[in-house]
Amino acid sequence: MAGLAAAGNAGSFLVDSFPVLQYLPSWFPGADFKRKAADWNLSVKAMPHVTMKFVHDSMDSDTLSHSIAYKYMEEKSVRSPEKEEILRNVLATLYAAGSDTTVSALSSFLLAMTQNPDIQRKAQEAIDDVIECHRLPEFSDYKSIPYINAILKEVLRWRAVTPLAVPHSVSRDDEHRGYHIPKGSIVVGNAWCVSVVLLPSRLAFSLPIRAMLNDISVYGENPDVFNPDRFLKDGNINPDIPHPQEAFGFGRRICPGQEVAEASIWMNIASILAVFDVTKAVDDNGHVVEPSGEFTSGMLCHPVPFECDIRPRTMHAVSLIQSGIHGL
Ligand code: HEM
Repeated sequence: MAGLAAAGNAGSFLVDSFPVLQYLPSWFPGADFKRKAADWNLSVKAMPHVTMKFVHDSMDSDTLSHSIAYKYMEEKSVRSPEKEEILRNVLATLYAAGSDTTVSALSSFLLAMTQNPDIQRKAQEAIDDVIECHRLPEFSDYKSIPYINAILKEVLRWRAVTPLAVPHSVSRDDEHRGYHIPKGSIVVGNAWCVSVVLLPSRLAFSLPIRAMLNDISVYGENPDVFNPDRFLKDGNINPDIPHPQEAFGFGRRICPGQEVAEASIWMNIASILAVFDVTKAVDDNGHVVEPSGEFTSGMLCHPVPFECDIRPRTMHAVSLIQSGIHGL
């Protein structure tokens, strides 16, 4: 995952702009990109096997939970080496594409809650009104708690997980706003603030167009401020404010896991707020520890590690957490 984050952006390494460098031997001074690539390649090749081993080990210990792997393994009649190879690669792809991305969004959510106690309190009241503290949230509550849906949207908008998505290549000559884009150019969609970075003949330049997830004409003032209310009108989701779709990339290679991602992030947000209070940490001297609010850069952005305090809201919340764990 670290390799993906480091190498995923076009232009991260000089060889992206000067492909001839790929022919350097890996021992050549300055060719450490080749050694890094070889190292990351080992992990990429191992990933499908490690994932499949986990599936087989879970089957042996009778702990394989309901999942894509479970469904396939159950259907013994359709099993074949070829299908098992497909399953291996599908599982590895889903893991690679779906794990760190979802973790990043949830880390941003925890940061936002740490920094915005009023928003957290409002969200907890909205959840309590619906589930009356009797149970953990369920997907059937989705439409009944618009404020949680607004928090999910704002998490995706506020700090895009992959601000530059994945570089795309133009398959034929194209034109955009009078600019000729030759076949083979690398085009980078910038979800943060739309610009098109072109690498014709591998030389990059960027055309700023307009702010996207930070567009004040779409999402309102102060786009840097975490504010779920920008998605709401009269307590309901405002249909006039677009879903922060650009967080999931562009064109026909747009993220196919978007619905899974949003469902799992929604469930995490709702469940955490139903039973936990997230507050700023206090150090040994009794001083409140302020999170820096900074993010890492690269293809995949995470909040810089920060301290926070996560505690059950009540004793009843403790029993709900325990019943949730036992129900897994
Ligand atoms: C917050 C969570 C997620 C974010 C922000 C995200 C974002 C993205 C982005 C920006 C791309 C590149 C799209 C492009 O080329 O323009 C992508 C591709 C992809 N995502 Fe996600 N993703 C998330 C979660 C997931 C999950 C949970 C899965 C699977 C269950 C998944 C599976 C994939 C796959 C397979 C691709 C490659 C698609 C292709 O190249 O054709 N993603 N994602």
